Amino acid sequence: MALLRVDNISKRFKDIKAVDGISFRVEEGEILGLLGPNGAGKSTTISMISTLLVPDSGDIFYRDGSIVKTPKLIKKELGYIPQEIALYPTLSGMENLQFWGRTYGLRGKELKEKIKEVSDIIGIDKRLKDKVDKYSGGMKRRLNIGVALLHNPKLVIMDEPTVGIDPQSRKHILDTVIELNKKGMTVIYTSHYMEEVEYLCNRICVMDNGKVIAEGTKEQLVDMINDKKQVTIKVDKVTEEVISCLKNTAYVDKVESEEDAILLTVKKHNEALKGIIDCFTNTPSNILSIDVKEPNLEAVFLHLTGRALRD
Ligand SMILES: Nc1ncnc2c1ncn2[C@@H]1O[C@H](COP(=O)(O)OP(=O)(O)OP(=O)(O)O)[C@@H](O)[C@H]1O
Repeated sequence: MALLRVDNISKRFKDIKAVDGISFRVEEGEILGLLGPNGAGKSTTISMISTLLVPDSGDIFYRDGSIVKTPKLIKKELGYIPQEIALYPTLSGMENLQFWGRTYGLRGKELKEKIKEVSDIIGIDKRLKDKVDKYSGGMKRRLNIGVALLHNPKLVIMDEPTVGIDPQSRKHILDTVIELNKKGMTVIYTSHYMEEVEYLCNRICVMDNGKVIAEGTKEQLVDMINDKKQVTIKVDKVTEEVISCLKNTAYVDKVESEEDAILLTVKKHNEALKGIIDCFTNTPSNILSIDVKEPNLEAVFLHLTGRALRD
């Protein structure tokens, strides 16, 4: 039995179909990644799993019970870490943990021990006496994670926990996810950073425009485009002429351009390279470098949608 089963859920906000009939399962003990660009529907999906939003249609089962009908089936076992910080800024880190711990019914020695355990995990024990409004963005995120762990959840859901924070806190959060998972927690981790999802997750659902467009292990997803390579061409200038030439070049499958780079998904790159370089002759666009890589999740996303997975 899957720990969680999302069955054909949809959610609309006026004329925006934020989530459009998606289904997936989360097995006990795994880290499942929801990967997709901004606006793909990740937050809306996990808000429905966290019972903060009710799906317009479809159902969600936790240990085979419908949490759309009976939200309390999941509530006690769920640690939900939203993107927005839910802390009291004028209280210290310790006071925040005490406050939230009490709302979970923890008292006395049990509360103290749990706070100690959680602050060891999030690694900010030395700053717990300071007021939260003196914390860096990364420390607030870490405390926010600590708050969600106080009641020993079985399933932890994190909504883009590393957006806009310093590299040190980011690394700490990624390590924390792995530690929590080793302790037996099941994790749903949403991100638009493919390297985080590649690093952390056993399985990945790739989302775009409210749909799950692919699902599998990293290896299974990359196998979808195994015979292809990702070619990144840095240029001083991108022109329409070059883009249109590349689109018509043999073995070039997908073309995506940025301000100073062109990303290609290419079938037989050895044979394709000459044609690719030829596109730049007699144009004002000059090649600064060419990089050929094995496909990764970024390339999978490009292959599936024709767009890059970016901010
Ligand atoms: N409360 C709301 N009211 C109206 N539209 C909403 C609301 N919440 C989300 N949306 C819209 O639904 C779509 C999906 O948003 P959602 O936040 O689920 O995406 P996301 O993948 O989590 O992206 P992000 O990383 O930017 O949060 C977007 O077009 C968004 O603007």
